Amino acid sequence: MNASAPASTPVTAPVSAPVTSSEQGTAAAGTAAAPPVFSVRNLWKVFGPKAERVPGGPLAELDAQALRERTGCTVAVRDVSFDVRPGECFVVMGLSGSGKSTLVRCLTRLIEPTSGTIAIDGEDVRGMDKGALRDLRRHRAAMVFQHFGLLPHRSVLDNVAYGLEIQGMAKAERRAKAAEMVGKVGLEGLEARRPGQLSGGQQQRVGLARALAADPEVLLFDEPFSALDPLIRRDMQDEVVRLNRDEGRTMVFITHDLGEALRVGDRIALMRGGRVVQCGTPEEIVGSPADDYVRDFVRDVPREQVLTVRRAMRAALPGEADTGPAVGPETTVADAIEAVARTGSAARVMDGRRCLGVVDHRGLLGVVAGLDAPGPDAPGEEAPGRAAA
Ligand SMILES: Nc1ncnc2c1ncn2[C@@H]1O[C@H](COP(=O)(O)OP(=O)(O)OP(=O)(O)O)[C@@H](O)[C@H]1O
Repeated sequence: MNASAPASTPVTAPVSAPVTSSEQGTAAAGTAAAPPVFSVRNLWKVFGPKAERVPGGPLAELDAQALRERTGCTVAVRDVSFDVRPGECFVVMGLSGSGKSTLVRCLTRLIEPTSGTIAIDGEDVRGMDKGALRDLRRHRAAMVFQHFGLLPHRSVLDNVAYGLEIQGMAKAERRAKAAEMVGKVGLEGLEARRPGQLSGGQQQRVGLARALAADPEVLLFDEPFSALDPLIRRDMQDEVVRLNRDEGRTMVFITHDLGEALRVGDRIALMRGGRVVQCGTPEEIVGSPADDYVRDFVRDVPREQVLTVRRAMRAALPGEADTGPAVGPETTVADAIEAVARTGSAARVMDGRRCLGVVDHRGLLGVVAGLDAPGPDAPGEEAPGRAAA
């Protein structure tokens, strides 16, 4: 690897973005009301000759093979619309070839879209000139790739500071900033090592620290952990969740792994054949699959670990709002089962001091079994005794 930033090197150039979502705190995470960071409408990417004739026309109705035979074109992204909200981790998930990488590369025009609109903070990305695009990729939406393209002869600290260096930041300043990022990703004490003296997971952390040093408004991750073994991979997923929650940094995260998507995502866009077949929270995807494809996709997910008590809740009967264990509305069904089993009585779902409803063993087991939760007027369960959970 030479020092002239190979193509696979993440765009990690420095300089703080102006006011970033990281300064907005976690309260904004995934807030539907906040203006979106990225706003994508009717996006198409067609590869092949005269690609622009395909979107929206009769050719677009052909199946992939017929289209290829007739025109030599492949539709990688088909009429996709979504928003990425400030502070959320937005996951793009799908099987190999479903269009994930193409879609995310279109966001910063690493791949040129065929048609549709893309805006970042309301600014038209498709209308940006070269200078604005460079600024976009360096300061506003930095990409973190699976292969971080670390420079083998440089120390960890200098690798993290690399982007700041090419940006012209003074040595003392960039080293101080790099040291801060090294600490942030848990690599203290390893600053002087070379990449070859690190494990795969540690190398990923160096790449992550380097991307963070640029302080981009959005981090775009392209399957960053797929080469890691499962335990290290889990560590890195936790790291991403922590960065997202603690700093409120907006993230777009590509993965083909459903478990990873459910662990890190605030919302997930599930792709198939270039389309987004469903976009929603992990709970919506697992609890209310949009079609048979999604249902099949999530079939083996342990529902109780993803779905929350909101799905199992019913209205409190007289007296129930004041007794029994209290759980928050975001408590998973698995945790509520534990609370109900331990105490033997229905649990109150509390939003601060307000009782939203109660969950009992019937409602909780109903969710596990994939049955509808009892409605608010459903008759109460028999007096809480030994919970069946
Ligand atoms: N440069 C290209 N020219 C022609 N077709 C392409 C090109 N890049 C991607 N494709 C096609 O577009 C479709 C989507 O590819 P893409 O790489 O976006 O999928 P993906 O979901 O990211 O897959 P993977 O998980 O394997 O990386 C595929 O059918 C692919 O073959």
